[in-house]
Parts: sequence; C-alpha cells; structure tokens
Amino acid sequence: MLPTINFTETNAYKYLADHFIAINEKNIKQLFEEDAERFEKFSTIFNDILLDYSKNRVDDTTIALLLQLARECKLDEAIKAMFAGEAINQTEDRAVLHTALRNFSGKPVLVDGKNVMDDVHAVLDKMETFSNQIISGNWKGYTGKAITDVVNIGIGGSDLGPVMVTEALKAYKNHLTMHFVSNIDGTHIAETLKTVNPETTLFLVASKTFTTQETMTNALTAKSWFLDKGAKEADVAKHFAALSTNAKDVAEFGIDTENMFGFWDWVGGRYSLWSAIGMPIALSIGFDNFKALLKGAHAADEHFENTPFENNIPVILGLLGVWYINFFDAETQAILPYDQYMHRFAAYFQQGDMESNGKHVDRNGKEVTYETGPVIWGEPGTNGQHAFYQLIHQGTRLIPCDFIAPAQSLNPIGEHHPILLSNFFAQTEALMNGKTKEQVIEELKKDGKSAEEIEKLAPFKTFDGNRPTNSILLKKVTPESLGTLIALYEHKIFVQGIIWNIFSFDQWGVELGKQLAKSILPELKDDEPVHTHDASTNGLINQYKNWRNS
Ligand SMILES: O=P(O)(O)OC[C@H]1O[C@@](O)(CO)[C@@H](O)[C@@H]1O
Repeated sequence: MLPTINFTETNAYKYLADHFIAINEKNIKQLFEEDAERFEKFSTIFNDILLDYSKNRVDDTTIALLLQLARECKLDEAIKAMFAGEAINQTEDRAVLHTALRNFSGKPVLVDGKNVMDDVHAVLDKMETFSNQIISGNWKGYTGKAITDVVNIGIGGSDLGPVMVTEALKAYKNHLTMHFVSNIDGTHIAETLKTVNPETTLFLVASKTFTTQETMTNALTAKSWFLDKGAKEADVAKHFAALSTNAKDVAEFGIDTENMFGFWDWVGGRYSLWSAIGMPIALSIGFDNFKALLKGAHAADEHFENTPFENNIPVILGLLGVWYINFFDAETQAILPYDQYMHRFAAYFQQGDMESNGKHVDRNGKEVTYETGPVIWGEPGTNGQHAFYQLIHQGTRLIPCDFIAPAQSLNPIGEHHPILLSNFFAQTEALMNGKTKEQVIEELKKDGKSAEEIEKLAPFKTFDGNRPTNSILLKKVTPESLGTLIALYEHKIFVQGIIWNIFSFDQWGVELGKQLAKSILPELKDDEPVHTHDASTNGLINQYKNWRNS
C-alpha cells in the first residue's frame, strides 16, 4: 500500500511556506549574481541529457526543503512499492509495471507471485518476428503483395504514444507509410481510407480493453471497407492485427488471435507505448530501434530507482512542479520542444500527466485541500514564440516552462540549427532577466524617440523577467535518448502523485462522459424532439435534429 501523508501537514511544507516569502525577495538574476557556482550546482547530465534547472526560483534552502518534503512523504517507499509490483493502483487493485516492459536487468518481476518477464519477452519476440516479416516484405496480403501502409486504429494511450514516438523518430523510419486513426469523427477514417490500397494495407486495432467505442467503430468501418473492396472474410487475417489485453473480444471481432499481441492490466493505457501498443513504432523504425527506445527507458528506470533524490532527475522535476503549483499557484506547465519532430511531445504528456494527476480525491478518499495536477500544454519552438510567448513573457500568470532541444540536428541544413538553438538559449535567458525600464528608456533614446514617446512606450516594453524555466539539452534525439526522456517525465508524474497523496494510475474521470454519450446516442436515431435532459442539452440536440437533414 502507498503511504497516505498529507504533504501540507509535514514540517517541510511549513518551512517551505516561510521560505517562499524569503525567496520572493530575490529574483533569479540576483541568485546567479550571488552564487558563481549556481549552474554547476543546479544542473546534471544523465545518458547524454543535460538538465539545467538553475533558472528556477530556488536556492540551496529551497532544494533542501523540497527534498525533505519528498522524504517526509515517504517517496522512497512508494518508488520501491511500484518497482516491486505492489498493487499501488489501489482503486483497480492492479500493479503499475510499465517498467517491466523495458526491464533489461535480468531480474524477475513478480505479479501475484508469477514472474511476468517470461510473458513480456514472449510478446517482444512475437513483435520482432511480425515486424520483420512486414518490413522485409515477406508478409503478403490477400493478392500476394507486400504491405506498404500501416493504419493504427486506437485512441488515447493506444494512439498518442505511437504517434508521438513515430513522429519524433521519423528520421529513423523505413519505407512503410504510417497512418493513425483515433477520432470517431468519420472524417478521420474516411480521409485515411482514401489514401491506402486494401491489398497492401495492414490495420492494427489498438485497444487495451477492446471495448472503446471510437476504436471499435473505426475498426468495424475499416473491416467493412476492406471487404467491400473485394477481400474475403478469410483475408482479414492477412490485414488485421490486434494490440490488446482482451483475447475474447479480439476473436469475436474476427481477428486471428495468432495476430494478437497481448499485454496486461498492470500496464496503464497512458503508459503502454512500451508494450504491444508500440507495434506501430516497431513497424515504423524497425524492432532494433524499438528495443533501443526500451533500453533508454530502462536506463531512466534504474536512475529513478537507485539515484539519491538530490541527483534524481524525476524527483527534481517533480518537486519543482510542486513548488510552483502549490506555493506560486501556477496552474499550467508548458513543454516546449525545440525540435519539429517532437511536435506531439506535449500532447502525449497532456494525457500522461493530466489523466494521471487530474484528481481531486486523496488516497484516503477525502477531497484534497490543495492543487494537484497542472494543465499541460505546449508547441514546438520556434513556432510557439510567434503564438503565445507574449503571455509567457508579459502576462499576469507564472508559467513554468520546460525547454527541450537536441545539440545535434537530424537535418543539418545551412544555419537552421544554430538559429533554432540561439532561440532556445535566448528565450530562457530573456524569461529570467527580463528588461528593466531603464534599459528600455536607453534603447528608445538610441532610437531617437522623444521624451514623450519614451514616457508613453516604456511601460509596455518592460519585461519583469524572473520567470522560471528548465532547460533540457539532449546530445541528439535517438531511440535511446527519447526513451530515457519519456521515462524521466513518466516518473516525474509519479513523484508528484505521491506528494499530492492521490492515485495516479486510474482514470475514473473519463467514464461519466462516455456513459452519458451512450444514453444520448439512441435519442439521435429519430427526428423526435427530446425532453429528457436539461434545457441546454435538449436545445442543442433538437437544433441538431432540425439542421442535420435541412
Ligand atoms: O486502449 P483502450 O482500452 O481502447 O483505451 C483508450 C483510452 O481510453 C481511456 O480514456 C480510458 O478509457 C484512456 O485511459 C485510454 O488510453
């Protein structure tokens, strides 16, 4: 069982509340002026990934108290419980063992007394054989042609991870064209089916439960399309595979369970890209690269499990987030990858973080009295600079930002990468230092502005700075480094969930909407006005009915 400590009742929390007043008397720029060793002290390198957290509103005391908070919340016990396969997903009575999917330690991982590593290896072996057959062209479709296109049909954790990773590692891809269909909006499957040939297309039906309405509807539409194009029921086996824990429903759908790649209930959907759900990744970049991704994540797991908290990257990132969320009232966290391939990285962690820690009840079943999971958002740099950086620089909200960039480009063209990196470096510097009114006035004078113009413009061109950022510099985006980075963020989410005394691995909050949608759907079958809901919902449904055929 996990500890159930209220972090606001710890000594560390009380000391941090006092310290918060003191730290606010200085800005980050002053903290650098007072400590020449600040960068060395507040940065660390792991697996060719540099984390620089020196541009934060912290000093030695802050870090020491945050680490004390982690200890008082018994984070060490919680970490041990997760890796030991305890049922820490207590409301579903399940272990949380996405770490087992990438366990290269050779050590067993026991769930209910059984070593699950044999099953994990069996699925990985099957994935390797299958992906090699498809990539090599040895697997033939119903007209004897090799597969050229793969359509992954899944949503949430059965989509976001495979999409993010195949995009982030596009430089490593092979000849297969990958497509991802997730939305129930008919546009998604329709637009995809326009672009593929049934003779050379493999459909992956990715669903942990194999009951998700969107995925099953899209899969049935794909199957009907496939059969309407001339294929026979017997040909389905050559063009459909399932990535799921639910063999019964896979068989009922008509997929040969020989083409089913299984995983287990101790793998959460948003933590499942390392499992059979990662099949599209293995198909896109090859199994060896998929294995490198797993190995990178395993390195992060060993780091998280064995590194003292003061040098433990997920612990540091998690505690910094608690500092801003629970003491500075930050409501969001921006993830800004200066790497176009990583354009879905923030979206991936919208589910990873917000579905894990978007909770309002603590591990005792009591309403929490403090803020928990932040809103996660972000876009690649430099695009974000031309969209929302105005608010980050001069808005009224404190928005902690994680800036991520690779030192080496996978497309070294001319001056592009140095220009990209100059912006990466400049933005965190600008957010920290700002620009004083005096500096603005000097600049306006040099521009020949009159005293009146200067007086008018100066307030609008001043930057107060002191806006916190983390900088994460990768040597290069590779399958291994990406695996490490993703796993570090996964464990950061775990750290925050433990501090907030919430359950990070269930997701009851997604059920009500689905339930109500299921009760509304039959009401949309005819054109009769409905009166079964509130006036707004009735009004919306009835207007839809009026318009849908007009
Ligand atoms: O993989 P599946 O079972 O189809 O679930 C898809 C997604 O649906 C959820 O919203 C849970 O219902 C996410 O947690 C999950 O990743």
